[in-house]
Amino acid sequence: MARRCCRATSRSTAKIYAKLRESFISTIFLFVCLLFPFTTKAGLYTASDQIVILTPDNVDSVLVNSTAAMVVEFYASWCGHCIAFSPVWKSLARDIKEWKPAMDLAAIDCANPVNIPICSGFDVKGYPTLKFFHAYSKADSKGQVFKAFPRDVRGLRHKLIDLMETHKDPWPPACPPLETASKVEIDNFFDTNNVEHLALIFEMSNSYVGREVILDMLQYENLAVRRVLNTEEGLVTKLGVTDFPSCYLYYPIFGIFFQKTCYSVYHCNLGDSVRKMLTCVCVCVCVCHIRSRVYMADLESTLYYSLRVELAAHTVIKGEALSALQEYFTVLVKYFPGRPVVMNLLKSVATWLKDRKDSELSYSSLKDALDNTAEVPNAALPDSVRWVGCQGSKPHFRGYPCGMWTLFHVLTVQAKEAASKDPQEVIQAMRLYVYYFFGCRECATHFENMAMESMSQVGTWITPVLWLWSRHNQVNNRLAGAPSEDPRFPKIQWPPPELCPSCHGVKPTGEHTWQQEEVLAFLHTHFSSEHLLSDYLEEEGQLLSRQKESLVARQNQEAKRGTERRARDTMSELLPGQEEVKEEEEEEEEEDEEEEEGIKAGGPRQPHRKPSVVGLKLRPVQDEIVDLDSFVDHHYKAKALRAAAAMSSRVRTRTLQRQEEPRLRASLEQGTRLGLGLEPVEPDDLLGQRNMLQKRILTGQYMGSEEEGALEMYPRLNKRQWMSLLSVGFSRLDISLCVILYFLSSTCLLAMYLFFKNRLQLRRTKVALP
Ligand SMILES: Cc1cc2nc3c(=O)[nH]c(=O)nc-3n(C[C@H](O)[C@H](O)[C@H](O)COP(=O)(O)OP(=O)(O)OC[C@H]3O[C@@H](n4cnc5c(N)ncnc54)[C@H](O)[C@@H]3O)c2cc1C
Repeated sequence: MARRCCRATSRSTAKIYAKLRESFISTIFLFVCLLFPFTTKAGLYTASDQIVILTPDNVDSVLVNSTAAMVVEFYASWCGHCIAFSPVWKSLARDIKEWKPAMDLAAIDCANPVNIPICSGFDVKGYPTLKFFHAYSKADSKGQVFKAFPRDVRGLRHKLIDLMETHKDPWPPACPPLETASKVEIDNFFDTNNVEHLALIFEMSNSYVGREVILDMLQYENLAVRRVLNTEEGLVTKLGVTDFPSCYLYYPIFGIFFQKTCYSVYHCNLGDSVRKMLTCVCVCVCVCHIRSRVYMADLESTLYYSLRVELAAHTVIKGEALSALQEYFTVLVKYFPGRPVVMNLLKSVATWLKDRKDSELSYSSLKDALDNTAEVPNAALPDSVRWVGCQGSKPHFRGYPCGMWTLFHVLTVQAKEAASKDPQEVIQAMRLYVYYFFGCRECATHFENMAMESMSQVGTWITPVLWLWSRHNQVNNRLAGAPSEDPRFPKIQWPPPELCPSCHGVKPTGEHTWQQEEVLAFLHTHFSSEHLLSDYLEEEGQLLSRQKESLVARQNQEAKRGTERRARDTMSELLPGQEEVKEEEEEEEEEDEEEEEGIKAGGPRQPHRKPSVVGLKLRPVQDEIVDLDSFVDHHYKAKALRAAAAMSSRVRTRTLQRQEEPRLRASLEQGTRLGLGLEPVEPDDLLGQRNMLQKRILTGQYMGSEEEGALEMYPRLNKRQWMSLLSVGFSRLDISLCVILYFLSSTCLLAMYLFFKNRLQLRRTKVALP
């Protein structure tokens, strides 16, 4: 009895033990299953560190025959010195990320058993070991060891430059020339190089700044940077260079100049490191230089805006306003240095305007002429704006008024060159246009006052070119510091000494004076047709084909409307008493037509193409080259580069989500201001609002650069989040993976349970056997 009881107790203990063991094993298994993805170690570096992590799979493809030089850190993840050095290696990788086309950093964990053959293959005996591999290294190359390497970013950067300079001929194409340039080379630079801009860094022989800036600027394909030593007397004397290091832009037409005013407004902070400041200077002098040129794209955009948007506000034009319009077209046809396709259209409209007998002109009939409904061959106007030299740092700065000034400066210069008999012809046309049509009414009043004051002197005391120049400077003077001033383009007395040094003089009393003859000569060059740049223009063929498409669409719509109207007429004949309904429908139709015309005429819903950021061209993005420093981020970065910079890990995106909310709210407030019907909302609704904003833009309900800007601020939120927990957003993919993992672990648990149960039963059966 006692033995049976004892056996029963031991059996139940065994049962409990087996159960505990089962659940313990399955819990461990579950934990391993769940935590496995998070416990795999990647050594001291991750992919987000801008460091290539070497493995047996990629080591050959990364190091052998690479177009960029590679610097590899061989380390062991348990080694204290390696752990201490890893933050420096990461900072260096971030610091020189723009050098990637020429040089890249890599790392390999030699403590990882799978990597041991690689490390021993490269004769690595201690950790950390740094090795330099030249571009196009052979498969048997063991790399060049850094002996006693510096442990700070600056020292390492200099070491890397020294090693890069040991490249033997042929010099790798991805690496820019790092040697110093001579005067002869600079003088002939544009004959042998296909770039648009050349910046020169003047420095002492022991300085690394020039080479660092050259490598930092690698991402811009239309800008070259060369270093010139202080001992290069020819260049140093020619420019009167006194500061070393300093940056100069080479400008083939006006020689070399130093745009101090320009880079000071770009906030190139002297508090930054010299290298960063010079990089900033290089970028901004180039951008300023681009913005100080005259582009045909700006002139065409001005025509588009003036003819299709500004005039569209005048439903009927009559009397003196009509004469003003005719004058405007007359000077455009005579002096606008446009492309044949644009000139053909201007001529056809001007002739049509002249030949008309009516005393009134409706904008819709002018619009027909601008749309070329008469189908004059090879004639079209641009159908959108693209500001280049007139592009502001924000959408509401510059643009049209800048284009208007530029257009009339060009026209006065062209009239002079065409030896116009009437000196006031162009400026009178401008005065009348501004008086009757210029949208800024206060500007028109001010301009009219100026004209009344001094325009009578034009042709006797002053030439029209100089009159317009001096009045423009008067306006600049009045507007300096006004809220409408673009901080990046301060209202200065123009041209500044950097653009025309000889235009400025000093009176014996020490006061500034304009050298008017020099100014006149400068204006004639600056606004001459030969000096106009045709970059960023839409091709003539595209202009013509788009015009044709819109004409066909318009004809189809008119035909459809005609059919509908006829059908309605027939119905009303058959069903008398429908007159009221018919009238209402006709009214609606007219409203629709007007609305459509308004839109086509460039009304508020006109889908302007967003002016692209013009200036320096970025090289195509490679891997994860991210942008330079924040000071140039806003203006010069390609979207792709910004996207690469934003390519952060999912976890980072989630933690940033809270920080995004105020920005998202700002964009929605912008949407509210634009009358998009977006109300300020609670954070949870922000995403929905943002989607609504996006939907409205996609469906063409609204398309404006401001709204696009608002949308662009949130590229990451384009990815929809499905649910959120503790402010962390989870996508559908996250949830699905979780469910799959849960299902798999439960299946494993069940399988193990059944397995142990069977085993236990078998054992019990064995024990039960005699
Ligand atoms: C007729 C007219 C009257 C205006 N009146 C007013 C006003 O009363 N109040 C107001 O707030 N805004 C007024 N504006 C708008 C204002 O003058 C600027 O056009 C606007 O602020 C944009 O400035 P911006 O920086 O692009 O340079 P803008 O002054 O528009 O100049 C455009 C470009 O012309 C060149 N330039 C500058 N100065 C001269 C010069 N003296 N001679 C030749 N070229 C030059 C430069 O390359 C400059 O980038 C007026 C515009 C026009 C066309």
